[in-house]
Amino acid sequence: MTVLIKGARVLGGDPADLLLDDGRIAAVGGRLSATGATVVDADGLVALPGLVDLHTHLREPGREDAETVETGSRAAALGGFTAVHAMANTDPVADTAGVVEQVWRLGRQSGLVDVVPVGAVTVGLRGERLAELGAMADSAARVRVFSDDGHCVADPALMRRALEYVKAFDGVVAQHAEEPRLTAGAQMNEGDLSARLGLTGWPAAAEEAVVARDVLLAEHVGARLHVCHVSTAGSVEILRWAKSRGVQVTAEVTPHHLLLTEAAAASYDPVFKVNPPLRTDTDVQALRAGLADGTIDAVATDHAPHAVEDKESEWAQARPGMLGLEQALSVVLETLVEPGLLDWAGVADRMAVRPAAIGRLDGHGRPLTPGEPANLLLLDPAARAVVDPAALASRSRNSPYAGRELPGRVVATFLRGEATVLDGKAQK
Ligand SMILES: NC(=O)N[C@@H](CC(=O)O)C(=O)O
Ligand SMILES: [Zn+2]
Ligand SMILES: [Zn+2]
Repeated sequence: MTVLIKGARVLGGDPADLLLDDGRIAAVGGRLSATGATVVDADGLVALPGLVDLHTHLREPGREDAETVETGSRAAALGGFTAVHAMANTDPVADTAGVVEQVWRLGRQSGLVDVVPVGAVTVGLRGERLAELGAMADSAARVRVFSDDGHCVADPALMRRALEYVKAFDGVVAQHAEEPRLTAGAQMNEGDLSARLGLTGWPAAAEEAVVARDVLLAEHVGARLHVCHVSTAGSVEILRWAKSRGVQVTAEVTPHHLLLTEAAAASYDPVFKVNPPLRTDTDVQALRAGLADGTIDAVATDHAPHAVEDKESEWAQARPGMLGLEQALSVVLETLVEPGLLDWAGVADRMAVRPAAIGRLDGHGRPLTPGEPANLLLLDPAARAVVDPAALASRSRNSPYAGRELPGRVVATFLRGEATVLDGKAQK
């Protein structure tokens, strides 16, 4: 398949043509031509490397009523992603080579994005003994990211052993940083508002205590640590300190923690219930600044689809989590690009280059130059639209952006030269 993209602004630069052939970028230049090629008019569109998500819940196996590898992959492609890391908190848990290979195969079958399985750190996410990390790393799924996400690896000795173990194959432990003894029954951020609303609070210190502990462990062991969904200003400070000491730590922030605050909880609408909770405006500003200066390496969605019966209930009963894949890039435009905190190269770095490097993915997060794999997206930055949950490709509807107008529209996504999205529509 040969595709000729006409007049795209690569990383927001001057208009150029891109020729995609045989899965790769064959040429980039002023005015290209190719007989028999499918022509895509990209006038006014920005070309970026295909986005890479380090944190996606695809719910298969186990909760196919909320999402499947296929529906989640379609949502990802529509959001401009070409690779997603599928979290391990499925049923059964992805704690064996068999389960991660099954998820990896389902991703290949859908063909919409590269589905990269995350392996559990501990058996059954129970935090008691290590899962078969080496067997998952050696499997066809080539797992490099390990996480008990949804649960914290709270035992420091077990966390230390996990860090030592993954070092052998250049893996990384992605920690859901939450001291469980400080968050029993927690419903929202702890502060004046939680007191007023009568909801049990979730102190910032529950996150920061684990981030601080784990950067010290990573330094001691000399292994790679990744911190999932960083949500507080204090965590950003600890990460900045750890990086200045040369600790091999990376971190991600979600789109919702970049845009929304705890004020949303006053509605008692459980669509805004999430783990970690939405925080204060001071935290949001610190997260934006931390992402802009590179202290936070990546935007990761924590796309967490939930079935209606698990979400549309009383706040205290509802599961935590919200959708993210289809609006992630729009939220980054709104919170960082439009205010001038990040340019297009910065967006490519935080949403494709660095997440691909953390996951040790070859072929993603590469520059859009000849010879490279043709994984890219075309974005209309001038478009604006109101988010309609009914129009989402995800099988679930728990979008915190429902009814909100956001900038940017992904017009096309290409995975190894093949269009997975064209004219804003999924091709499979
Ligand atoms: N983020 C959430 O609130 N929920 C996630 C788990 C997690 O990321 O901790 C889920 O699996 O639903
Ligand atoms: Zn988590
Ligand atoms: Zn998660």
